[in-house]
Amino acid sequence: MPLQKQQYQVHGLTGQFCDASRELMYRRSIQESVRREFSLAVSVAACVFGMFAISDYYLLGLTREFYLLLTMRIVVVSICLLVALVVRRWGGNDYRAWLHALPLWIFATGIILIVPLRPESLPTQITAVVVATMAFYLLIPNPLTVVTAASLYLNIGFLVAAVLFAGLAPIATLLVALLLLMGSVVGFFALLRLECLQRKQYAMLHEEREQNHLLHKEIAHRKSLEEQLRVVAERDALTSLNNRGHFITLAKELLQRSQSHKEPFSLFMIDVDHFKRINDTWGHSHGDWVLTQIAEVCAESLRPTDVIGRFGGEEFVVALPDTSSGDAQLVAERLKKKVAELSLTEEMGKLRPSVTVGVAATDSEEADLESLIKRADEMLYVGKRGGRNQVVVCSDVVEAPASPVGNK
Ligand SMILES: Nc1nc2c(ncn2[C@@H]2O[C@H](COP(=O)(O)OP(=O)(O)OP(=O)(O)O)[C@@H](O)[C@H]2O)c(=O)[nH]1
Repeated sequence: MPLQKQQYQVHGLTGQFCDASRELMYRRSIQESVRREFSLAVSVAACVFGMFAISDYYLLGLTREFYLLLTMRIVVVSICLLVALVVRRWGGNDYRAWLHALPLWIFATGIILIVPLRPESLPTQITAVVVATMAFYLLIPNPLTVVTAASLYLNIGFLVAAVLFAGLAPIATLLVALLLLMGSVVGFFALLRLECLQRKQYAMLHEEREQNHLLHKEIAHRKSLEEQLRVVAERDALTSLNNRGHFITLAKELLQRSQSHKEPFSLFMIDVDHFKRINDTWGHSHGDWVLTQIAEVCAESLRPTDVIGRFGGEEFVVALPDTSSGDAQLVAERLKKKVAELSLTEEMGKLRPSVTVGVAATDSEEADLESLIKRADEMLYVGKRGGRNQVVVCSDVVEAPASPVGNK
């Protein structure tokens, strides 16, 4: 049997969870309603028990037996009302089984004591015992084991008192015993069924909650997987910049927005100078590290609205919306300067990294991203041929031919 099912298994005779800790949890969960129901039921039962003093008076008059019965009823009613009050007001968080069971034993004793004081009214008292047994089982909340013990005490005690003080004949005793037994059996199975049903309902509720919890965890896990997938699909693994594909998607959107707002748009192609030498001198892993440092410096030199990506190898690309060629040149110069100031490890102390930047700027509504990339790339190679470590700008003023501006 699966562990969860075992925990929620209900005992066939006690109507309680076989697992003691589960039973305790269940009792705690119903504690507040049990306290309320218990004090109401005990108060009502005490009042009904007290009201029978009227019938005592009609049957006995103001005799010694009447006063004894009245005293007994006052004691029973007072103790039960006190217990009801204590449980209601100061029941606290701990379930005190003995306190909850106390009224059952007191009622049972009171009912048994009526027999020697009012032996003539035995038939009425038999009915009272059956009704009290039912009330024990079904009205005053207590565990089935406690109720069964108190009912047995009431039924056996009543039967003994009836034989001793009311002179019940053997055959009549047998008939009364059968009647009382019937009442107890019906009460027992009714409460057993109720206890089992309530616990099954509790188990189902808990299972549902656990399933919901698992479902939420699964959803969160899937969301995190989706996020990881998205990062893998959009980011470059080494530098964490946008990868080429994602950069192109974002840059196209920016270019379209600039064109629809009639704003200028610029694009950088950045290439690390003599990167092969870095790899050859310090090894590929140092080369990787230098690349990540340069990527970080480039990203930090830009505005939040600009988009940067790794185009491939040691080449980066930047889209700058709402940026004219003049502004783009200033940004590229600043970026180039920051790369040159990059502080590397002691081991690589001699290395002065530099970048060459090709810039293409446009304010044309016709320009497309591919042609801008191509032009920036051409400017980059102009810069490379011109000695590297420089910014070369190409602005697309329609009538003028592209006039690269070398800038060391
Ligand atoms: N460590 C490292 N090296 C890379 C990576 N991608 C490309 N490279 C290396 O970068 C070097 C690029 O060399 P070249 O294209 O000759 O360019 P360069 O040496 O930078 O010279 P110029 O661009 O002309 O200044 C090659 O040796 C590539 O192997 C990378 O992710 N990590």
